[in-house]
Amino acid sequence: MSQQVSGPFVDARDVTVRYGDLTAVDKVDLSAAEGQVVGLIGPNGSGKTSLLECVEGLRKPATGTIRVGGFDPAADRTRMTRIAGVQLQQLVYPPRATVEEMCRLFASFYPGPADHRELLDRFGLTEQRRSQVVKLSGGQQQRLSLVLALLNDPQVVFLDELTNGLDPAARRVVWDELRRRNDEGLTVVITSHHMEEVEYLCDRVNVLLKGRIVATGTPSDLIREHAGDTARLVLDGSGGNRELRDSLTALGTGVRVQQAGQRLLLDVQPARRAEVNRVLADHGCTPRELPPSLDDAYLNLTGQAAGPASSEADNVNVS
Ligand SMILES: Nc1ncnc2c1ncn2[C@@H]1O[C@H](COP(=O)(O)OP(=O)(O)OP(=O)(O)O)[C@@H](O)[C@H]1O
Repeated sequence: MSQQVSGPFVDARDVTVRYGDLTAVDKVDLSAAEGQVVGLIGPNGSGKTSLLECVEGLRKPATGTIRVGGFDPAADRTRMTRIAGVQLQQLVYPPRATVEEMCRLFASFYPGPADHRELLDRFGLTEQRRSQVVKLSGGQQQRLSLVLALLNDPQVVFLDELTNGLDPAARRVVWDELRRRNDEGLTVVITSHHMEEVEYLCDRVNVLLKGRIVATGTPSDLIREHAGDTARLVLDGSGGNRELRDSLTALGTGVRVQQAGQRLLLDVQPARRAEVNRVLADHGCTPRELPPSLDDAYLNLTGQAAGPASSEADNVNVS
């Protein structure tokens, strides 16, 4: 049951959230057109959850106007519950409740709920349907929170740290399911610390830093404008080549050499690229060049390490 809305489906303007003296969100705009996937990224404590809670109608902002599907989500809770699915960062379940019981409970809140068995199946939880929720693994609980967020067959979903704790296969299942629903018109607003997830899923991304939006655009826009021109090279199987490592390290400024197990990872400034190429050629090495990523843009915009998504740079020793 889709509803015609003029302007963005999610439209938050000039939102401020204060906790005592702390301004957690400072005059922020956030919007999502119908059928768009919009991401909110930023370091811990940058205000993502506080902003999202306002947009969900769960927290009253100090300033700002918010419309979801054309109405104020805090003022009309009944309508909001019908059109919006909310996945909360932390959900406390009754101690002995089973997966099936939680689904039935949530389904009872809605006039025309989706088939929870089908949702459990899509998210790989059919075998767990009689298990107590508290006995599920963290990743299984996370998947259940997605099932519950989708039980009302929503027009828009707000997903806070969408795939936190999911293994790579489960993450793919969640991505595919969201993409499929988005193709059918679902509007999605997510927060995530996984840059490759944001890059893969989002049409538009907002970068929040200390309660302010510091950049907004498509993932490609952000990468083009903020990823910088440092080349990132990977030398597979060269981690133990001490001579090569020493030659590269000796190049000094503008060349960062890190060892990650059997790999060497190089960050090379444009001015030093020719010399690096020469050293690599002398050693008969062909590097793999990583394309600039949203991770790079995020790091440059926030001056912080991103979450655990920066896979090539895991477990490194810096020379
Ligand atoms: N209920 C609260 N009372 C007081 N301060 C709060 C409250 N909730 C959040 N804060 C503070 O507001 C700021 C923003 O927090 P918020 O949870 O919105 O950030 P976040 O970007 O979602 O962080 P994370 O990535 O860690 O989830 C932080 O400094 C936090 O300590």
